[in-house]
Amino acid sequence: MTIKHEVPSYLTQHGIGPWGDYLEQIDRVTPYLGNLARWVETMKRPKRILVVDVPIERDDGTIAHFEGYRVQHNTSRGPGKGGVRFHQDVTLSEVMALSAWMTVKNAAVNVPYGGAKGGIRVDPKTLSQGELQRMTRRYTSEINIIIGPNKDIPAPDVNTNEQIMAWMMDTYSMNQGSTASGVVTGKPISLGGSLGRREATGRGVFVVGCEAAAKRGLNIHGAKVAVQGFGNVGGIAARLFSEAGAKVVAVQDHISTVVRSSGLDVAALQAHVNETGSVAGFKGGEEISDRAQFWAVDCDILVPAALEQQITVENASSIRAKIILEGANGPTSPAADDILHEKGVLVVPDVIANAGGVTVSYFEWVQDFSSFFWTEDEINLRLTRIMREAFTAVWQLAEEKKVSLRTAAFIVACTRVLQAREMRGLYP
Ligand SMILES: NC(=O)C1=CN([C@@H]2O[C@H](COP(=O)(O)OP(=O)(O)OC[C@H]3O[C@@H](n4cnc5c(N)ncnc54)[C@H](OP(=O)(O)O)[C@@H]3O)[C@@H](O)[C@H]2O)C=CC1
Ligand SMILES: O=C(O)CCC(=O)C(=O)O
Repeated sequence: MTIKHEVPSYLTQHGIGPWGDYLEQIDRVTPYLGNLARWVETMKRPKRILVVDVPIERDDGTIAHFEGYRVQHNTSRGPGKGGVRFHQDVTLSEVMALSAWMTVKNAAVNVPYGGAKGGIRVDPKTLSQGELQRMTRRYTSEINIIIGPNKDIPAPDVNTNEQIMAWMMDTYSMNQGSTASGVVTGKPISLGGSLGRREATGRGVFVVGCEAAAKRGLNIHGAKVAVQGFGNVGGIAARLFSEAGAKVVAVQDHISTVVRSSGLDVAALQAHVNETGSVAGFKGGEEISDRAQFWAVDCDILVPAALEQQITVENASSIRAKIILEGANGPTSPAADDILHEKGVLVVPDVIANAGGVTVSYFEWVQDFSSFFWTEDEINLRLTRIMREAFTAVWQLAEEKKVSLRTAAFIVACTRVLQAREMRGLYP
């Protein structure tokens, strides 16, 4: 039996990267928070950080150790809420940042949650199904003490899905001694999942995309759309834009980039990805070898829906889109954001653009508590209404204060969080 030793990443990577981007944004909005600015230290400090060792026995009998995290950034407005990510580049710094993003996002769309996020530093593609299940269950047991339907409710994120949520719900329930369907969202429908949750994030991206296009006088029918990431968020967003008559002219995943100026057949591309695991080798478009060229593709709407830190000072100037819809969390670095602003590109920030997922997670949680389930039409109508209202409120504030949509979204959200904190009388 071999034991794998690794230097815990939080010892080497704490405090850099996306966490720094988040802090920079908080500093930018502080002047707009009036009397509440005295509470802003709250937003700069995650409330609770749990780092866990996740050992599993591999199929060949060896033992592997993975580093897992759950960070509860803020719980002033309700229980922690946010997804769990399985990825080889996950670090504590990243999960801290993503948990803070959840605090802001949940407040921006006014769902009654604080912010949280989790992750395991692992490439799940290297695990068998059995190993994946053992790792998920061990991770859930390790974070069991801080999660719960009224404490902190995980959900899917990168490389996690309904099956992972089912294992998490089952493990938590076994530890509690009773079935607790409300402990996670994004579950299979048969276990109390919600209709429309799988599509919700991509649908939200599409809804705010239509709102933004209307503001810019752009017709969705015939608009050229480029999408980075063809997973849950990017795949659904691409499908909905295509069904609305837009031309999806470029799609990139972590292996390849396919382009077609007259528009890719998104359904055929999805079938190809389902079969092969990647857009690589898709015959209905041209593969381009220089990945960086994706950013310079001729398009009206760009949807980064993969990972953070994708739009940087290196590629921001080459972007030709009029509108960017941030499907991913934190895809744009602050310096790149400034370049886009200078160029007049309308950036709909992640905390609004991709909030459809957590909105339907909220619907799922409510349905689980009441054991009464809504139709897909009811869910999509409510989702559309919340997304439009959030977009409009942020748009109006941006106009009034003459700031970007991102800054406006942070002002709306931080004000809600800090007011809740003040009313509760929590002192630093
Ligand atoms: N799922 C949800 O409900 C929500 C997700 N988000 C955010 O959306 C983003 C995507 O999440 P989700 O769709 O769930 O994740 P998935 O795991 O379903 O899909 C991720 C996609 O991104 C691609 N990708 C990964 N790395 C790169 C890279 N370096 N360059 C290009 N493409 C890459 C993957 O390609 P490949 O398959 O080749 O690895 C895959 O197509 C994340 O930032 C997530 O935090 C935000 C709100 C909710
Ligand atoms: O559905 C949820 O609870 C959270 C989804 C998520 O992780 C996100 O919005 O980034």
